[in-house]
Amino acid sequence: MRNQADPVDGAVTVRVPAKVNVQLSVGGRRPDGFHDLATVFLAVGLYDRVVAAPAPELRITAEGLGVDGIPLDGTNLAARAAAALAARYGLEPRVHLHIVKDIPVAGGMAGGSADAAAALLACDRLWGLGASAQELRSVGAQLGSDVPFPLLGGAALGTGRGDVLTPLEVGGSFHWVFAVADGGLSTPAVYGECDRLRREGGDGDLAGQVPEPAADPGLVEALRSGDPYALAGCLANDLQAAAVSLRPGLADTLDAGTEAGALAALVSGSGPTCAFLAPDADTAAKIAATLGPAARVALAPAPGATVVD
Ligand SMILES: C[C@](O)(CO)[C@H](O)COP(=O)(O)OP(=O)(O)OC[C@H]1O[C@@H](n2ccc(N)nc2=O)[C@H](O)[C@@H]1O
Ligand SMILES: Nc1ncnc2c1ncn2[C@@H]1O[C@H](COP(=O)(O)OP(=O)(O)OP(=O)(O)O)[C@@H](O)[C@H]1O
Repeated sequence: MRNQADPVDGAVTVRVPAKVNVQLSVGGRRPDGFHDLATVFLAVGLYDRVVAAPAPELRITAEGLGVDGIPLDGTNLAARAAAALAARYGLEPRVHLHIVKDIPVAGGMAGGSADAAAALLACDRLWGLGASAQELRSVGAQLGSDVPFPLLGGAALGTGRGDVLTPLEVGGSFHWVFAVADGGLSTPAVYGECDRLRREGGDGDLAGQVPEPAADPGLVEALRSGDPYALAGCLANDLQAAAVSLRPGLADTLDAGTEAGALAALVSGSGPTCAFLAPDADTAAKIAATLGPAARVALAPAPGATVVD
């Protein structure tokens, strides 16, 4: 535990979910260094909390899972979110943000982005700004491609850098297991490895060769139906080969979960967390037991960032 906060009158607490990309189709590298995506985000029931309380100046504290891996200065994504929202309204970010982490750090589950999203909502309420959901998402998009989605939750198609969202219908609950790896993977390094593997597999202009990414209609229908067997047949992550190339041990983890009864396995986002879709709660518990103490069970879809008591 680091610098745990004392409870403060008038504080606003926001609970915010992690995500898994059930489809992550990556286009060619753009001149600005980003890649166009067609990704389907699914919010999962692993949550961080961010408590925003009045303070003379911006201050960050944190407790919980993996907090030694996150900065407690102005570079923390939640701090940057508070500063960006304040600047938009001509304010100083006079807030103490206390982050309670349960989402794996640097695990490909958008933990930092979730904290930024939670900070936006919490500061909006603390400062009485009344910003619209669209406005918060737009400030979020300036901070990172993954920041708008945790504000929305549920499931959504992400296009552009992944920040332009279209909500999707989900017709039931899906049982997931997440195998959290020791040590994170850097998102830019994984995208870079994806480019490198593609260059190795072909020649000429990389951007010209990669097809434009598009949503898989079968996957959208599988989500709508709520059928885990249908969804399992559609899971796809273009960054998986790159994550496995950088961390070859992930292949064994993916195999172990599948042998324990998962309908399908994939790397979550840029990894290294591995995600397993189970047919039911009992099988999910069995897969988690097989994978060991670092495995987490979670239901999806989860609601987006929410103010809680
Ligand atoms: C892998 C995913 O988690 C899938 O949702 C996201 O694409 C990553 O989103 P993020 O962590 O919010 O990433 P950002 O902070 O926007 O970008 C960090 C770096 O990741 C790479 N990046 C990110 C998003 C994107 N569409 N193309 C990229 O190439 C770029 O090198 C960029 O400089
Ligand atoms: N509030 C925060 N929580 C977690 N990491 C943060 C935070 N602020 C900054 N970071 C830094 O961001 C980096 C990525 O951490 P994060 O947990 O967001 O990774 P991730 O889940 O792989 O992200 P994504 O899935 O969006 O690519 C880490 O190096 C971490 O130190």
